Amino acid sequence: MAAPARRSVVFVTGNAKKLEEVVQILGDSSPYALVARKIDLPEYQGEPDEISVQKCREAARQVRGPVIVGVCCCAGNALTPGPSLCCSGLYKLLAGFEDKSAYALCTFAFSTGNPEEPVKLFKGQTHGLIVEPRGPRDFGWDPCFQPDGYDQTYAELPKAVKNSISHRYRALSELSAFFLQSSSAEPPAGPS
Ligand SMILES: O=c1[nH]c(=O)c2ncn([C@@H]3O[C@H](COP(=O)(O)OP(=O)(O)OP(=O)(O)O)[C@@H](O)[C@H]3O)c2[nH]1
Ligand SMILES: [Mg+2]
Repeated sequence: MAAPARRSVVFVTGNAKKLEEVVQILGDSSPYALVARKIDLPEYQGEPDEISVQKCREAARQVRGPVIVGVCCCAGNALTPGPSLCCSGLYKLLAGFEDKSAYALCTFAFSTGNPEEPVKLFKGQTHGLIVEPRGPRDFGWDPCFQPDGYDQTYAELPKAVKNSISHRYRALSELSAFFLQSSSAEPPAGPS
């Protein structure tokens, strides 16, 4: 007998690199089939949780069905009280500080598509150091972030290694656990 069709959820992103990693990390293991939709959502300002909720609500409004969005940042501990969104200039920003410790944070936000229902957040964090950029420069701050326990930056590490320790991997593990749990309960409606 054929396996039942998996339910689908739309992953909204304008970032091809992000999508590539999400597909690699989730593989076929998720009970939900991921359907990518390239929409350039507004770059909201604020704390990561706030940004994630706003971005997810806007994505759900446009897609009119179940959606996930991702928000990531890398922040130097010396530069914060709270987490600050950053860019590849982080190394220069931290030049005047002795404390080069940092963290990469990823938040995935899920909406059923029903604006009445709360957006759910799933977070992953990886700790490391901000170093002088090393490795391929094709993904944001990957060349400056060296995860704790490794002597290579995210950019230098083989993809499979980054994807087994990254902030994104950790957040997706939380999301997958939720999907697994909810797939055995009431299914959300598919995208219209
Ligand atoms: O070196 C990196 N390693 C990563 O693992 C990573 N994840 C995100 N980013 C970068 O952080 C900024 C805000 O990201 P962001 O969450 O707003 O995404 P985005 O605007 O690129 O796409 P999206 O909002 O359409 O999904 C963007 O410049 C992303 O390129 C990363 N850089
Ligand atoms: Mg964005």
